[in-house]
Amino acid sequence: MIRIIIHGCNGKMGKVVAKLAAESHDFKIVAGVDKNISPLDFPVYSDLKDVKEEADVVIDFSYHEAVPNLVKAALQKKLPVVIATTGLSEEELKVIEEASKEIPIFKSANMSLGVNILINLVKEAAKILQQDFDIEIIEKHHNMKKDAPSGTALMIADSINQVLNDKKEYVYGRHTKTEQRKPNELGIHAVRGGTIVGEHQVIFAGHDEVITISHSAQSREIFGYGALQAAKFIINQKPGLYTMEDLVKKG
Ligand SMILES: NC(=O)C1=CN([C@@H]2O[C@H](COP(=O)(O)OP(=O)(O)OC[C@H]3O[C@@H](n4cnc5c(N)ncnc54)[C@H](O)[C@@H]3O)[C@@H](O)[C@H]2O)C=CC1
Ligand SMILES: O=C(O)C1=N[C@H](C(=O)O)C[C@H](O)C1
Repeated sequence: MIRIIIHGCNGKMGKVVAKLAAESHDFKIVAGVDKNISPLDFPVYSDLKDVKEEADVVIDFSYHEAVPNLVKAALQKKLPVVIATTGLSEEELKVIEEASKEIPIFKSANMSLGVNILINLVKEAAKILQQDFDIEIIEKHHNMKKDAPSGTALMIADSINQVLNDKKEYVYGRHTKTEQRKPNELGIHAVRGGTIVGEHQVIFAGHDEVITISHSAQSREIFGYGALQAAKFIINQKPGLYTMEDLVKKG
């Protein structure tokens, strides 16, 4: 039984992870951490450093500002961490990178298998279509999402630049633009509304034809399930920074 602490336990995703863990024989939630310390079926603390319960891993679905403190406390406790929180600044990413030299950290802006398959398909398409096709990404999320564009959209864009040797310059929306699109642009657009769980479209727009590769999340459970699989994976790893690619490779 893998003992889990959920960081962001009173959030939308924290509650999904707790529900999925309760339905599984493989996981037990031993404590939660959140700035909102409303009681749950397990002890809730405001800071990981105060958690008394023994655990094997922390799963984080919180807010970018909370991540450095979480990681520092996990370092103290020598606890592996699964980081799903997005909107991380360069500085916050550096704290994670530094800590991963001492503890195993799994980080992904999208914990669903489907999005990670989409990324592989998009990389192949980008290699073939790079000459005469303009690439744009449209992401759509619920009206409570705080960060934009989504971490997934940025992860997709970075994957494209990985295969195109950083040729593309990201353009976030086109408001105030007064000139035509340049071939080296990669447009990234965010739509917010309703209860949209998470949709990502990658558009390859060519002369007289368009190819669209897309993913639509139908429930948050795909992210919760992926985070639990990542937790099962990360507890057996040496210190380092791991991604969904490592998990998919493991099979
Ligand atoms: N990697 C993935 O597959 C996914 C990532 N996410 C990301 O996870 C994060 C959380 O998403 P939701 O659960 O929808 O958000 P939410 O706003 O419902 O939950 C966030 C929780 O974190 C808590 N929190 C905020 N600041 C805190 C702090 N300083 N210390 C401790 N707790 C704090 C809030 O009180 C709240 O309970 C977002 O960054 C989102 O983009 C969401 C879904 C999938
Ligand atoms: O905030 C969300 O809900 C989601 N955020 C992640 C992101 O920023 O990519 C993942 C998923 O799309 C849901």
